[in-house]
Amino acid sequence: MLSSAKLFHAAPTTSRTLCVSVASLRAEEALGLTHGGMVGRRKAGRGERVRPFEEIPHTGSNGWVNLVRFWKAGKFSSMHKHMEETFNTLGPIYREHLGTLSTVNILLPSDIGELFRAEGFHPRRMTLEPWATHRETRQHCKGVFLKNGSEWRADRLLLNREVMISAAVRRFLPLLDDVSRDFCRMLRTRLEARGAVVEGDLRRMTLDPSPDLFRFALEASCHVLYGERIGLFSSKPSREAEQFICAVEKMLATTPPLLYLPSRLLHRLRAPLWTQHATAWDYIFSHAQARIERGYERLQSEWSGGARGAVVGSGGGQCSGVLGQLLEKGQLSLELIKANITELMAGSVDTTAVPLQFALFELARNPEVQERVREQVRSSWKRAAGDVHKALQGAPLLKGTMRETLRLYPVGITVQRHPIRDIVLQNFHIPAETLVQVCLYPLGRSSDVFPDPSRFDPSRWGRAEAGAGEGTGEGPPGQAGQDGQDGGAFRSLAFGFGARQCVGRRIAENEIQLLLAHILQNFRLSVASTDDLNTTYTFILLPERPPSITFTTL
Ligand code: HEM
Repeated sequence: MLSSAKLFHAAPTTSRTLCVSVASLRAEEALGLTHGGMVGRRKAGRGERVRPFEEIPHTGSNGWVNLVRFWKAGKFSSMHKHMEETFNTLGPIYREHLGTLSTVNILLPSDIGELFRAEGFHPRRMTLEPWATHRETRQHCKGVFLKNGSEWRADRLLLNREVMISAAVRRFLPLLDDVSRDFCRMLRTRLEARGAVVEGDLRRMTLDPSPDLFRFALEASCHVLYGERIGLFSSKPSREAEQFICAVEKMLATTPPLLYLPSRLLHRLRAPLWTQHATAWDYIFSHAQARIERGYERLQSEWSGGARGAVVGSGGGQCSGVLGQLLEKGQLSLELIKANITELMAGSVDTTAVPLQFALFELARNPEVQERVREQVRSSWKRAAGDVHKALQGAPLLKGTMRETLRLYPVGITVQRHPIRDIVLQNFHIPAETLVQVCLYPLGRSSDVFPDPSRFDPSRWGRAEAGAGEGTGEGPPGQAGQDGQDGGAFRSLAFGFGARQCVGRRIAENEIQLLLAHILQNFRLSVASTDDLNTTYTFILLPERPPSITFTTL
């Protein structure tokens, strides 16, 4: 048997040889390599040859031609569907060249496990050129999202202490609980005002909850990150908040096309797309900077009044949020604190507001599921007698609801890694440093991975897939769960995996679950139509039109 190491040496791996051999393959020929379904090929067994990288099916070898075709077909907004269709046509691994970007796309858990094992000590994602170019041209420091190597690790370990470890979670849980309760109070007040349909003791109102959910997410983020409530549930909408939300949306919407274009050149040419993107980021930065400076001044005056140490943390006093913790500890420079807090703010609003829309819709169109989750939430909340952590622990269906939502509607449709060593995926040789994308949308909807994938079934995560779902994402950052060894894990990956998984994960998970728990205890949800929601991709996955939900008081 030929060892794969020998084959790796025999296989051409330089990008130049790659271009020549890839160019010699006609796109139509490559597209003809169909596999009829997504059942994974076996790994190379005895006597089997690991096939060279160039033989991986691809969607067309010329990145610029592909990009123009993509653009003309308006496919950026349906990237997730394009990936699903391509897997169905080409099999469980394919290459794609779009403009300046070349990727290998995968979806099977066994391959994801292999990729995870080669991510190294400083895992690297795709570089987000437009975001990085913005920081460089404005001379802002980069936060963890954009950093790599030991600089990333140093910042990341400090942030983990403030937002990922259980002591941090216990600190911010009450803050998220407060905001969730206030959200339901605001909704109840609205239902009690004129405009709601009254049926006996019950009141009913149909509305598009998305603007309220964005406000909820912003209010919650400000509370956790800055230790500050900004009053977004008052009847007078805040112009500053609306502008911040618009800026985040614009920044996200302009990111996907810019990913495939040379950002630095567009910056020099002052291309309109680039200018819109950079202006949106400028607003996000100025919003965060103003709050950070306010928080800094507030803390300084509290410290100068002798309250240092007592102010920060959970010990009964006022909580100054993640910002206060970072300032108090002084291990990150002020510039790095600003960079990281701005990234956390930018990453926090849409990512939680959007899955909440999808979750409300799925609960509303699955009334039996809704009833089961509500029952469990009610009894758990009763048993927990005010202990929010215990209440959440006692309602696994709530977590299952969040996971089901993110399985069907992953916020980010891919997780990417550059493996640090050569690997074999689906019996193809993948050279070190290749950009490999795990495609979450097709993964979540694949019947090879999930039985009856179109069914919204929160209990699936508590049964056979309990262990499998946890995977590396649940363990301490940077460690693989035991179940990660055989490829049985790596199914619940909306937050990524390993040491580089989402740093806001604990905030997001608890925020989503707490709001759902309070909504379920206050309202019955229903929808006029149970038809599937059309989705669109603008760097995150959104409903094409936000669903209208009927809230009925309980
Ligand atoms: C449902 C909500 C969310 C989802 C699905 C999500 C998803 C993700 C994913 C897939 C990654 C890449 C992980 C990887 O490469 O393995 C990521 C990274 C990141 N997320 Fe989130 N996210 C969410 C909420 C948040 C929130 C609330 C924040 C901030 C408070 C946040 C801040 C970040 C940051 C800063 C990173 C970069 C981490 C690093 O590179 O070290 N995210 N997120």
